[in-house]
Amino acid sequence: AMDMCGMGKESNDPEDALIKNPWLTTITISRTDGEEACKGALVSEYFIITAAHCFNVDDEAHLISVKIGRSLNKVEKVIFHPNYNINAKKAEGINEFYDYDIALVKVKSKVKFNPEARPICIPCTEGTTRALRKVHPDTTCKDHEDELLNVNVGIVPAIFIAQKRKHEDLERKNVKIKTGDKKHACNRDALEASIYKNVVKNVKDVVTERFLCTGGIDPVVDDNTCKGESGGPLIITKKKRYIQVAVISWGVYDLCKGGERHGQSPPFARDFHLNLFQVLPFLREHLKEELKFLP
Ligand SMILES: CO[C@H]1CCN(Cc2c(C)cc(C)c3[nH]ccc23)[C@H](CO)C1
Repeated sequence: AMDMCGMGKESNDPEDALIKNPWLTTITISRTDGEEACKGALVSEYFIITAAHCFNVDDEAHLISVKIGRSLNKVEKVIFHPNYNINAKKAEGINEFYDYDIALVKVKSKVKFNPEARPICIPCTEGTTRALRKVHPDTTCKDHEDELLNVNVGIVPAIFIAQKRKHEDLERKNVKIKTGDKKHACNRDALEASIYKNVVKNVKDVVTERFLCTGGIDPVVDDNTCKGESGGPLIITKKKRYIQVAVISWGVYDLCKGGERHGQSPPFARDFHLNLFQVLPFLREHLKEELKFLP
């Protein structure tokens, strides 16, 4: 049925990029000094989840467009998380503070779902309960979090989508979310970031409770994000269904500086993703007309 979230055609043909990832969107902001592009995930007929840092406060809606499937959509408005402020810690010498790095982009006209444009599942919605085939109907949001971000296991496999070259072909990248005792080592590497080195005293000043951490070489060598993947979904797959658990926010090291992926990531290359379970009030408030949220 068209109303099922997190569906994607299983295919190895790179030509099928769009129907394999029908929820992946590209957001383009045209400014006087050039264009900025970010990724986003379609979550309902009007909304895309992306990163707040993709936008400047003075970006006007008419300069933003979103590619969903093959169609270019006009934007009605961008809703920033109220607690997002990249300049919040400038006084402490922290030039970029990514806490609450999430925004909702509302498109002007309702998206007509089709095999190349379909929503991803997000936590604590009935769609995700169905996707997880949770037997008892009174499944709670906590059940989703326990199943998806299992802390006892400590390492949770996840994927994100990277654009190989300029044109369409997309490829899936594999990472492990460090939810257990490897989480601290993962978070600590944030201080290797050029702009945090010698400035940040403790990790928690920049890696807040809102973030999930991936990357590094322990237990296996993870893929790393590039700046251009900002705003894209961090996805957990269950039974061939795709559930977004976080938004790609920032990384310690940009593999694609100036263009395509190149070279080898250093072991301290970690990526930080805005955990959707940490911003549920924001999601409920703005998506309640279109998605049924659980208690
Ligand atoms: C704290 O200092 C760093 C913050 C952000 N980094 C840029 C960046 C952004 C903005 C977003 C995503 C997804 C990135 N993936 C990899 C790098 C990267 C630069 C390092 O390149 C400096």
